[in-house]
Amino acid sequence: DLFTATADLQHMLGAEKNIVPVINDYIEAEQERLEQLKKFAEEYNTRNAEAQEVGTEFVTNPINAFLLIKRLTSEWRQVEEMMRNNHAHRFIKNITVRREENEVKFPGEEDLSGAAIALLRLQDVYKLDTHDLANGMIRGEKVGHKLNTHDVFEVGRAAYNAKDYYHCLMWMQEALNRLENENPQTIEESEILEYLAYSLYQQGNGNIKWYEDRLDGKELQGDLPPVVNKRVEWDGIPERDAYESLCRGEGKKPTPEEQRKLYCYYKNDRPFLKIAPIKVEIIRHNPLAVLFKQVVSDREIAVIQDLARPKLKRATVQNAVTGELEHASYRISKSAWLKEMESEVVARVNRRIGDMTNLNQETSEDLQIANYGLGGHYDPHYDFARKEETNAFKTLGTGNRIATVLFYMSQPDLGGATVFNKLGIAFFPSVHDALFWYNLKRNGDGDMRTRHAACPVLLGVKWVSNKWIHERGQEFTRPCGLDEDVYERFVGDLSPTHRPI
Ligand SMILES: O=C(O)CCC(=O)C(=O)O
Ligand SMILES: [Fe+2]
Repeated sequence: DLFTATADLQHMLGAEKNIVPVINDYIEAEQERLEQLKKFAEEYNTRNAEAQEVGTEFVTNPINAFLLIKRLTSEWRQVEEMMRNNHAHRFIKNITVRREENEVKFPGEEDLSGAAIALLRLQDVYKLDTHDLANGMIRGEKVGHKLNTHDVFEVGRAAYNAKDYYHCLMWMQEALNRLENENPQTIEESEILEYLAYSLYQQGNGNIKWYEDRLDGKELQGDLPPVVNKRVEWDGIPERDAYESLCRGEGKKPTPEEQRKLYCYYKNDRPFLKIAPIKVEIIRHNPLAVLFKQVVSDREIAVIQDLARPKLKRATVQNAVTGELEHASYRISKSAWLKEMESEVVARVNRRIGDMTNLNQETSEDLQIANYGLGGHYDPHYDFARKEETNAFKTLGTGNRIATVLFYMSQPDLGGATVFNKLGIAFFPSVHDALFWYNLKRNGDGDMRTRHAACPVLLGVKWVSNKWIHERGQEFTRPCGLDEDVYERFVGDLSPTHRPI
């Protein structure tokens, strides 16, 4: 699956470029072959014309009779041979071999449907109109090519195959509208109508007959009756609408009262920070969320991306029951883990995380790098393991994930916000910065308010890097207490409080 990371999609452009000379070489070879066939035709023509001129006498001559028969037997076999000797096979084989030699990844059916489904996800989350999207328009701007009817049909078909009749209906309807003005047409109307009729039926419409009549070429009785097309529920996740509106940037803005309590400060409470303090921006209180400003450089980002690129694998999620890792459509990105030993840059970033958070890094997980692909996202989740997830992090033996640091290593052009579903806030990635929050309360319980998600990337590229910091080793850096209601006023607050800030 190549659609799950933009890094792979960029690679694919190279593969597409390689196709051009192969097609051109093939055309050349074919042209030569057709030229030869043409010569044969001409020869047949001249000889036949000569014979016709002589008249029936011509074949009474044994030599001429022999030659005529030869032209229609052995020579004709040659022509047949030449007609059949199409070079396609050789060229197709050639390109496959070359692809394997260079390890060029080529997309398959699942990439095509994955890319189509990604479009549908973006359409829902960002409220994009089918017609605009099919015209290459996003938010009123032309960002890509116009789709032809076949392209539009293909998106609808992917929806259909995913049993998503809601989107199938929208896209097939668009295909039908598009077909009317298309010349030459890229698909048969009947194909579209069949999908339309079935998804109409699935969506509970009584007007299939209209389409069936049209399919049968009958005279149509008036316009299409209004169509019912309800979006299906998001299985068991009722927070969908709120989540999507957060992604669109319609989240709560802090009140003036709250705004006044938000401030920036220089963090210099560690030896190294005396010479290079870190700028911290408090984004919200209780629970505390901060943004560390300008904590990773362009060069560090480039090195980390280069190290991660060859290791990127489709992200997995832990099954809550079995503890097994598996692929899931609710998390679409590719990720890689980087160990400290791999590069001085990784080691340096890890040291910096210690200085940023004041938390012991000995029990932290390796640095995770993630690259989101087409419509890449991560549905609402907690970073910590819930009580029922008894198998999570067991093998690590370092306890639960006490805190998360999320570096933004690129800035998507549109979309891709990190949103906190319960808190109703969204952060749009700002490159070089890192978001930080505590996942656990002081008494070790998971803080349910930290539920968060990565919104689908609408335009551009999203790279992030996570550091998950664990409980063990934090006895002095974030001592536990019985009180679950206390909150930190700043990063590394050793005497958290109840008192309003
Ligand atoms: O990419 C983001 O904005 C959030 C990622 C995240 O929550 C995770 O990887 O656990
Ligand atoms: Fe997360």
